[in-house]
Amino acid sequence: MEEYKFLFKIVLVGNAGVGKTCLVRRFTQGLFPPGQGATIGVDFMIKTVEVEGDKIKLQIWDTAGQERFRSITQSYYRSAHALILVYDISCQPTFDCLPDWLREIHEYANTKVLKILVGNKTDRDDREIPTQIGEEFAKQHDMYFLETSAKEAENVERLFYEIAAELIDQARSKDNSSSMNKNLSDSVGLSPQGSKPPQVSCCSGLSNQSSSQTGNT
Ligand SMILES: Nc1nc2c(ncn2[C@@H]2O[C@H](COP(=O)(O)OP(=O)(O)OP(=O)(O)O)[C@@H](O)[C@H]2O)c(=O)[nH]1
Repeated sequence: MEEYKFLFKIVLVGNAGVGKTCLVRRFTQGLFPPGQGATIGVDFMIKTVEVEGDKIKLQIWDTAGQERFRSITQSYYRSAHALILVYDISCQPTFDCLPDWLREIHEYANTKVLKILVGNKTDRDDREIPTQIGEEFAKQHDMYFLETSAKEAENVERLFYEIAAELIDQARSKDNSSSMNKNLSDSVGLSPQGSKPPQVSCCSGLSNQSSSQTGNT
């Protein structure tokens, strides 16, 4: 039987097509799936990582971004230790929806949940949301911030490892959680990376409907 020191539940949310499934696949399987279908309901994967010599089991819940699954996905917020809210840096509407996602989070998640804002698809050259805008939004809403590319494996390992490290810290010193430094570029290292120049606007990457993937609750 597998031994582990901590088990943490991490839930990914955000609009359809922002790359939640690809981020999870990149991290758990080391691949960027071709023709990724839209998630149906909720999908679930496990990965055990080692942080400072301790084995940490991460239970990662990948929720469907599509509105019609909202009532199913909401029920997964409650027991999450960390919530990763993802938008697509090349698609403004996915960023504009963030306040709606935050309302959901406040309504359904534990108040102490660790919140991480992730701008995905940094490999794209048609960026619409500058890094600084994402960073400021995160700061305003008491979230960590990181930009990633599931496609190019940029900052994906870092995202999950730093969440694990932060959750370990919290678990070890519960009383100190309120003094946690959420200043984005500091201590825990979940910090923004350099931005790429914004180019032509386009949201073509949105919502891939071919359903090759089944929900796995
Ligand atoms: N260029 C680029 N495309 C990406 C990246 N991550 C995901 N995509 C593409 O974006 C599309 C949607 O990716 P998914 O991972 O299925 O998105 P999702 O957020 O899980 O979508 P739902 O399951 O519908 O909520 C797919 O065509 C992916 O190939 C990335 O880092 N860079």
